[in-house]
Amino acid sequence: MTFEKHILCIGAGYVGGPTMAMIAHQCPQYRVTIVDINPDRIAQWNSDVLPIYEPGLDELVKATRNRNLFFSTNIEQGIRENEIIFVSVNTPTKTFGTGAGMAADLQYWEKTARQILEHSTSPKIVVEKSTLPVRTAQAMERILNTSQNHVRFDVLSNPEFLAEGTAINDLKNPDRVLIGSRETEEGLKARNTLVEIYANWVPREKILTTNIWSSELSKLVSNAFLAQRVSSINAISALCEKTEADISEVARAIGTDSRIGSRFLNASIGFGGSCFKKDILNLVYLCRYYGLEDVADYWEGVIKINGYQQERFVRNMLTAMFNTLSGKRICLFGFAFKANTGDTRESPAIYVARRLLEEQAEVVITDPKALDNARIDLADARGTVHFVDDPYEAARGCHAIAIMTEWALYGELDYARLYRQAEKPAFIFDGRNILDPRRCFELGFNVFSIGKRPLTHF
Ligand SMILES: NC(=O)c1ccc[n+]([C@@H]2O[C@H](COP(=O)([O-])OP(=O)(O)OC[C@H]3O[C@@H](n4cnc5c(N)ncnc54)[C@H](O)[C@@H]3O)[C@@H](O)[C@H]2O)c1
Ligand SMILES: O=c1ccn([C@@H]2O[C@H](COP(=O)(O)OP(=O)(O)O[C@H]3O[C@H](CO)[C@@H](O)[C@H](O)[C@H]3O)[C@@H](O)[C@H]2O)c(=O)[nH]1
Repeated sequence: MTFEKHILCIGAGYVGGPTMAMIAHQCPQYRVTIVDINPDRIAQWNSDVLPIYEPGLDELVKATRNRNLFFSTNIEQGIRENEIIFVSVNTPTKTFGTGAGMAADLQYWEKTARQILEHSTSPKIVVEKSTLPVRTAQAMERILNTSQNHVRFDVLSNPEFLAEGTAINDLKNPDRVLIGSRETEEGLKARNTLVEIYANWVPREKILTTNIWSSELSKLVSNAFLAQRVSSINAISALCEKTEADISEVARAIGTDSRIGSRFLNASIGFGGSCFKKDILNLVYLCRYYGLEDVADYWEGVIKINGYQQERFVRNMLTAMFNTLSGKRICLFGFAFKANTGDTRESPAIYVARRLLEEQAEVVITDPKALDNARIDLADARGTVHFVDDPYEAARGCHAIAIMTEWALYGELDYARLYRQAEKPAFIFDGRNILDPRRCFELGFNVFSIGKRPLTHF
């Protein structure tokens, strides 16, 4: 079969895998190849057990794999044979040198640019899919244009907005697709090629085109605004706990103002995930780089409140449980950074577990999808940690249950049974406000929710 377009994606991660599977699924006329330097990851993508859990992903991959979707470790061949190259490698926070702990680490990104340069023998459209500091495209262009063999490269920015746990729906019905390009004749032509790909299933009016710098910056700003909402509601949750205002009522009251909107106002133990913290730190670093100290401080506040909220949660546990957690068995319901994913990157549960261990508590962790990652995250933690699949088993004999992840299953458990099995006095700390506090209280628990008056029997 001859294919209309040949598309490559470098980086077979949480973004590269689902994004390309969606293109392959919606566009059977294109041939899509995903490559990665990690052979184990590629082997998993080619197996029955995919490397990431994402509702709907298995079906998508099964329908397209070895039809017009291919996973490979042959990066050089991939570059040679494809005219459109998405780059979706990781861009973590730098851990060394200048900008350590703040700036984006662009080493994987730059290696990819050099590989593309080395192995290209025909014109390429290079698409930034990874999240990058604004003006990275310029560096990319500079590297690519050192070529002696006069291959033409056009660099586009096409940030990804999918959220984990809902990635397949987000990709299929996106609020928008953003494509940034140079505003030259060639830049606009490359942009149209990418617009054409998405137009196979995304309505035209949802495909936004901008200059390349706006596109790069909009990705960071989008995450900063979302995270800012979580930190704002979490900051107010602390005030609610002092004043007997109820955070759910406040969120509803403000969220019904259509100018504010109701989404992303769930108070919690704080945001996690691989993106929010990293991208805001990146934004803060950029602001400081350009001498915008006050702007940097403003956005840094979003991260500070997130750390404050996590520590506040542990302190509340400590205070409520008579100022000592030493030797107490505490069960964490959930370890993933949000529901419907096995991903634990930057999960608040990591912080909470480590702090509880510092207080010499015995920690029992249960999660339907994230236990393998949890084991890795806590491999170097000192103290007693158990990993248990069944939530009833995990909670047996515990002094407290702390809800870390809003998995639907934790709302549906038999809390009367959990109470019977618990050490008394029994505590629930609901870090996601998914339980009915009054009902749990009536069953006998002392209940501490986020931003609500505690319900205690003493
Ligand atoms: N995870 C998300 O929900 C999400 C959403 C939107 C945007 N992003 C952004 O997308 C990018 C990728 O994120 P992710 O979560 O998919 O990361 P990931 O770590 O899951 O995947 C990145 C992959 O790139 C591979 N890789 C690194 N260097 C390579 C190279 N030189 N050649 C080939 N492969 C290489 C790694 O082996 C890894 O498998 C990041 O910039 C991230 O900020 C992530
Ligand atoms: O009201 C809310 C909403 C979210 N969260 C938490 O915030 C974090 C992030 O959640 P979410 O944004 O749903 O998941 P991510 O997969 O991290 O997705 C974000 O980060 C991605 C990576 O850049 C972007 O593509 C997405 O648009 C952006 O939503 C999680 O810990 C959530 O539990 C809350 O505590 N309260």
